Formats: sequence, C-alpha cells, structure tokens
Amino acid sequence: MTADSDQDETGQDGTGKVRGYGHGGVDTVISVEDVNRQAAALAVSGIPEGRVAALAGDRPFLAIDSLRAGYGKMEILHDFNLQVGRGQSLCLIGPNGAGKSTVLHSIFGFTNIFGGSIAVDGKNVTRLSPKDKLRTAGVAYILQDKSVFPGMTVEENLWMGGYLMDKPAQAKQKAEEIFAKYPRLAERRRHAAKVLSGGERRLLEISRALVMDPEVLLVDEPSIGLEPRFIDMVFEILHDLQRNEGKTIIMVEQNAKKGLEFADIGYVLVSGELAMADTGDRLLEDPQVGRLFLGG
Ligand SMILES: Nc1ncnc2c1ncn2[C@@H]1O[C@H](COP(=O)(O)OP(=O)(O)OP(=O)(O)O)[C@@H](O)[C@H]1O
Repeated sequence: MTADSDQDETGQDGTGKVRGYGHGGVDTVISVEDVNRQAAALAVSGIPEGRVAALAGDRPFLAIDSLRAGYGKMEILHDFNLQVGRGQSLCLIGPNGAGKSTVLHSIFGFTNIFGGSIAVDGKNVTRLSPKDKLRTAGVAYILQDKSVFPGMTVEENLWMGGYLMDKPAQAKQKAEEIFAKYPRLAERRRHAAKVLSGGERRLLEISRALVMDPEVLLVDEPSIGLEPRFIDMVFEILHDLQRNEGKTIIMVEQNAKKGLEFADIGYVLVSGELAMADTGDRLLEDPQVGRLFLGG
C-alpha cells in the first residue's frame, strides 16, 4: 500500500472491497462478490462475431483459437480466443481468479492444454516447452514480482537471461546493449540485485527477458508492489519497447485503468471466458467496465 492511500495498487483495500480509480479519485466501493456476480453477467452475452480478429488488424501475429487449458485435470480456460497483431499491445483485465495469468501461462507452456491451438507468426506452437517458446518462437515471459536472483549482481542477473544462448559471449554482448539503453541499470551493474529499488528491480526483470531478443513479451502484473512513480516508469519502458522496438505485448494488469490506457486492445476475462473485447480506449469509456473495474 502507498503511504498516502489506504488502498494498494490493485485497487483493493485489504477489506475484501474493491475501491475504484475513478478519474476524479476513489468514488465507489463494491464488494469482490458483487464484482464477480456482475462480471459473470457480462460473459453471458459473449463477443460479437469477428471482433477478436478485427481488433488485431490484417494478420494476427499471435493467435489463440478455442483454447481449453488448466492445471492438472482442472480446466480454467474454456474455448478461449485471442488475437494480437505484430507490434500491438493487449491487456487482460477481470476479477480475481478469472484465469488472466493462466492465459499467459498457457501461451508460454506452463499449463496442460486440453484442446485448441496457439500460433505465433502462423506457426503452431501449442505444445512447445517454455524453453522452445523462448528459443524458437521468440516468446518471453516476464514473471511477477521477486523473480530476480537477489544475491547476484545486476549484470549476472542479465547474463542469466541468456542461459539458452549457444555462447555466453552473446548474452554478455546483449547485456552491454541493454546497459547502453538503460543507464540506471548500468550504474548499478556490480550491485547485488537485492539492493535495487522496486522500480529498478522491475526494470531488471524486463531487461533480463530482453537478452534473448524476444518478439512477444508476456507481462504479468507489471505494476504489482510498486510505488506510483515507479509504475509510470515501468509503463513508459513497456511503451518504448512496443513503439520503438516493435515488441508485441500481452499483459495482465490488476490496475485496470493503467493497463487499458496502455494497451491497444483490452479483453475482459470472466471465469475463463472472454466477456468483452475492444480497444483499450473504448473499454476505459465503457460504463460496465468503469463500474466493475475502474471504480465508477
Ligand atoms: N499452478 C496452479 N495450479 C493449480 N491451480 C492454479 C494454478 N495457478 C492458478 N490456479 C487456479 O486457476 C484459477 C485462475 O487463476 P489465475 O491466476 O489465472 O487467475 P487471475 O485472473 O490471474 O487471478 P488474479 O487476478 O487473482 O491473479 C484460479 O482458480 C487459481 O486458483
């Protein structure tokens, strides 16, 4: 939680209530149960035919078709579809437990797939291992908070990002390119990762994924645990990677307002099903999204 607010960056205040991020500040309080009940009603009407494809433009770069996936024998995603064009960004929002992170886990190969397919640049990658997703399909997964190796230096953490490269020298060269781009990391290259601020640590997590030069970044909760000033910094970094380096970004973000402001495409996921799909801007203006996820 921040010093000047009694809610954390997810909009939850520790009482089981979700407090909104209305444009003029917090203006509604709605219970988690109410969010789930009302969100479930959203899923009933479904998505207009062709909407998912239209949002992704002419040709989807990453496409998920009728995916059924989960953990063990439990199916979490039911006939889930997603399409994103090359260089686009997409943000998944929705109630707790809706399956948002499971979408990222499934793309990267962390779940059991019961049906459907995942393609990157027209190639079927549904059953590739995480290692091959990274090495051959160019998909990187940026873990939630606390994934850096705290006792290792910043540069050692970056080199670890290249552990799948054929030669260690390649990872070191890529690390130098990253240091040139982010002086803030370069200044701290021989410091242990544990002494970094929250924002610097998130920058290191993102940078470590960049060592393999992926085309698709799966970003799980980039704002989690960060002070507001660092949240803005992290979104600016992601924005730069999308706009200036052409990365395709698929993100899960509890701070729905930030996520939808950032993303070209927004999806609302409810109980493992796609309930709404539109541009990020239009979802931000949608009264139901506003009431349930933005606080009024
Ligand atoms: N590794 C796992 N093994 C078994 N079940 C899991 C695992 N990870 C998630 N789940 C279950 O899958 C469901 C969806 O979880 P998921 O984390 O994808 O939801 P989410 O929408 O990202 O939620 P949140 O916003 O709370 O992070 C939940 O019921 C959760 O308990």
